[in-house]
Amino acid sequence: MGKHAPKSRKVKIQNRLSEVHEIELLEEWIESGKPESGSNPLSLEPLPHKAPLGRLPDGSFSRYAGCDRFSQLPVSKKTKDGLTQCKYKTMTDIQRASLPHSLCGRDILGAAKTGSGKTLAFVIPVLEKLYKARWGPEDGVGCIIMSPTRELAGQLFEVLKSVGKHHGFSAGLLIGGRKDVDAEKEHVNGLNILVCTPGRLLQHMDETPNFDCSQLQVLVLDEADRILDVGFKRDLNAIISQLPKHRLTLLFSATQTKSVQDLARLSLKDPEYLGVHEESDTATPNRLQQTAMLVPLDKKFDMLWSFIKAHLNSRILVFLSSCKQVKFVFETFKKLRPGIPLKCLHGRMKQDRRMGIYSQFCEQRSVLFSTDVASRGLDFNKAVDWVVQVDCPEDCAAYIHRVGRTARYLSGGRSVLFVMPSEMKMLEKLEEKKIPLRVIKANEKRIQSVSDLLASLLVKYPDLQHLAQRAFVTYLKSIHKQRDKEIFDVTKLPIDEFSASLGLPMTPKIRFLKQKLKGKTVSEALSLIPENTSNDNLLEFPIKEPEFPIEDPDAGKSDVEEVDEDILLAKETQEGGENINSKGDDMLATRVTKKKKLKINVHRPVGTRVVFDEEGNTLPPLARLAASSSGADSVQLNKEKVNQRYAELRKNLKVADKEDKDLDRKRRKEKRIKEKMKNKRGREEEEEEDDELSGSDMEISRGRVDKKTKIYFDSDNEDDKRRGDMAKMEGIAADAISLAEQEELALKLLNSMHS
Ligand SMILES: Nc1ncnc2c1ncn2[C@@H]1O[C@H](COP(=O)(O)OP(=O)(O)OP(=O)(O)O)[C@@H](O)[C@H]1O
Repeated sequence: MGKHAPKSRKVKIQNRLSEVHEIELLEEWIESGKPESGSNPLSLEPLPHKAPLGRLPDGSFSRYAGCDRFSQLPVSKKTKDGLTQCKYKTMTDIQRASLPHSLCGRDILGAAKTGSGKTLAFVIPVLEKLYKARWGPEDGVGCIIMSPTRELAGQLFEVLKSVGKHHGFSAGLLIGGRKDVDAEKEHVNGLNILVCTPGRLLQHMDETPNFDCSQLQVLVLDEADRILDVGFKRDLNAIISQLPKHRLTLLFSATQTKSVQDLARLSLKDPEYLGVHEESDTATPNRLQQTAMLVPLDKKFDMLWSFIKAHLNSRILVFLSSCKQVKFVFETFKKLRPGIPLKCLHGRMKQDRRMGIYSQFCEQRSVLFSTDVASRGLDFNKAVDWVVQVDCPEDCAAYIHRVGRTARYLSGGRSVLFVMPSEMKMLEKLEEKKIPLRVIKANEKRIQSVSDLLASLLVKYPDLQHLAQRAFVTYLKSIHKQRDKEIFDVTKLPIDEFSASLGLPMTPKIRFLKQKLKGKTVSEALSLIPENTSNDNLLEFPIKEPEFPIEDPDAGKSDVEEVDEDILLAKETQEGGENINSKGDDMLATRVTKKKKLKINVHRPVGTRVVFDEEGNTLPPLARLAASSSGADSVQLNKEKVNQRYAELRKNLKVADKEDKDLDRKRRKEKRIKEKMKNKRGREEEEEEDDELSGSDMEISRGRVDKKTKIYFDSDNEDDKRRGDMAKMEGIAADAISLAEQEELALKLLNSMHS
C-alpha cells in the first residue's frame, strides 16, 4: 500500500529484524492482557492517558482491554502512524469493545449504530493479522473484505489505503461495472488484500487462472446481514466453499444478524458478539432528529418539490424505491430548475459516473436522488443535512441504514419519512425497534403542486412520458414485491391519482396486478379493492368459466356478444357472479387496463330449453316442431324421407364442422403464438423492471438477485389450463347442435318437404 524508496540490503535486514522484535513484543503483550471471552471491554475503566504503555519495568504489560486511545493498543507502529496521520486518536465504542478481542484472534460479530466507526474496527485487525503473519507479495491473498455495494467497497478501500499506508501490503478494489476486468485478472494473484463485492470476487474465482484464496487469513463482511441475505446467498455460498475454514472472520453491521444458520455457514468459532448500543434508548444515532409525515401517494412529488424549495442551502439525500423513480424525479425536477444542483445515483448507472456523483455530492450542497444503493455504509464526508425517504423502506433495518447517512460520528442530522395512509403500521414497527420518530404535519400553505408542471413537461418531452410510465409501473411493482404485506398493499393505493400526479394523461396498464388477481373469484377480487376506490380504479381480471344453469331463458338472445376469456371487473355483479355489469363505458378513458368486450361462447353448452307435451313429457325440439306443425297443418311426416334428409344434413354438417374446427384450430394457434410473444415481451419487461428494483440496492454484475429464486406468476400455465378447459367445452358444444341450430334445421327440413 505504501510507496517506499529502494533500500540498501543492510537497511532491509535491520528493518526486518526490528519488525520481528516488534511482532514478538506485540504477541506477548496481546497474550498477557486477553480480555475474558464473552466480556465487553467497554465495561472496563479507560487507562489514564499518561500511563506507561507496552512492556513495563517489571516485565509485565500495560492493560489494553478497556483503553480508549489507539496509542494504548498492542498494534504495530505502522498502523499507529497511519491512524495518527488520519487524525484518529480516541476510539469509538465499537472500536473499544471489539479491537481487544479481534487483536487476539477471535471471530467478531459486531453491531453498532450507523456512523459509529465500524470500518476501523475491522481495518485495524486486518492490517495487524497480516503484519504479524509477516505476509508478503508472494503469499497471495491474505484477506478479503466484502461489501454489498461498489460505492461502499470503494470507500472501504480508501480507508484501508490511508490507515495502512505504512504497511507494504498490496491491495486491490474488485468491483463490477469496470471495464478493466482483464487487466484485473493479470494482477489479482499478486494482491494481499481484496476489497470487493461478492459478484466480482466470484467472477475471479471462476475465471482467473490460478486464483487462489486457500491461504486466506482474514475474512471481513461489512454490512454482514445484507451479504448474508438471500440476494447474495448463491454467490456467498460459492465463495465460502473456496475459502479455508481456519481463519479470522469479522462481521459488522448496524443491524447485525444473530442467525445461527448464518454463523454456521461462515464456520464462525465461538464469535464474540459485541452489540455496543443494545442498551441504548434508541437504535439510531442520538444526534439524529427524525420526523415522519403523512403524505398520500399522489401528493408525494408535491411534497418533495416543496421540501427541496424550502431547503435550498442543504445537502439532501432522497431515497426512492426504484431506478426509474429516481430517473423520473431527477429528469423532471432538473427541467423545473428548483434552484439547487440535482444529482442521481442508482444501480443501472455506469460505475465511473456513480463514483463521480458520489464524490460530487460529498463536495457541494445539492440534492441526491438515490435508490437503496446509497443506503448502507456510505459516509458522504459526514455532510448530509437531510435524509428524505419519499418511498417507505422495506423494513426497519433499511430505515436505520438510510437515516444513518446523516448524523455520523459526532455530527448531527435530520430525517423525514413520507408515510402513506396505508403504511401507518410502519410507524408502529419503527417504534418497537426503538426508533424515536416525531410525526409532524406539513404546512399546507407552503406545499406547491408540481403535477400540472409535470404534465406539461410530459407533453413537451415524449421521452419523459415513457419514463413516467415506467416509474409508475416499477413503483407499484416494488410495493407489490415487498415482503411485509401488513405495510405494503398495492390494492390500497390510489392508482389513477398517482398516475396523474406523475403528469400522465392516462393510467398505464399494470400487467402484474392483473396477474395478482388472476384465479380469484369475483367476490375475492372485489374484496381486494378498497371501499373508497373509485370506479376508475377497477382492475382487469379474468373471468372464471361460469357454471351453466339448466334453463337459460336468455340463451341465444342477440344482446349476448362473442366470447373472450377476460372481462372487466365492475363493482356490480349479477347473480351467479359470472355476468359482469359493464355499466361504465364512460370509464374507458381512465381505465387501468384496456377494456375487453363482454362476450360469451356461442359453442358452449348454454343450457337446454326443455319443452313439455300435453301429458307433461319432455319433447325434443324437432318432435315439438313436428307435433305443433302437425297439429296446425295436419302434415304427416314421411319417416323415410326425414331419415334420408337427416343423413344428408348430418353429412353436410360433418364437413362444415370439420372446416369450422380447422379454422378454429388455426385461429387458436395464432392466438397462442400471439400470447406467447406477448408473455415473452412481458417477461422481458418484468425482468428489466426487476433489474431496476434489484439493481437499485446491490452489486449487480454477478451478485444480482438470483432470478431463479424469484417466484414468477405462472401465467402461461394458467392460460393453458383455461384454454384447455375452453377447448374441452367447445369440443362438447361442437358435437351437440345448439337449440337454435336444431330449430333452424327442422324448419328447413319441413319447408323442403312441403316444396
Ligand atoms: N475513532 C474515530 N475518531 C474519529 N473519527 C472516527 C473514528 N472512527 C470513525 N470515525 C469517522 O466516523 C465516520 C463513520 O465511520 P464509519 O464509516 O466507519 O461508520 P460505520 O459504523 O461503519 O457506519 P455505517 O453503519 O453507516 O456503515 C467516518 O467519517 C470515520 O472517519
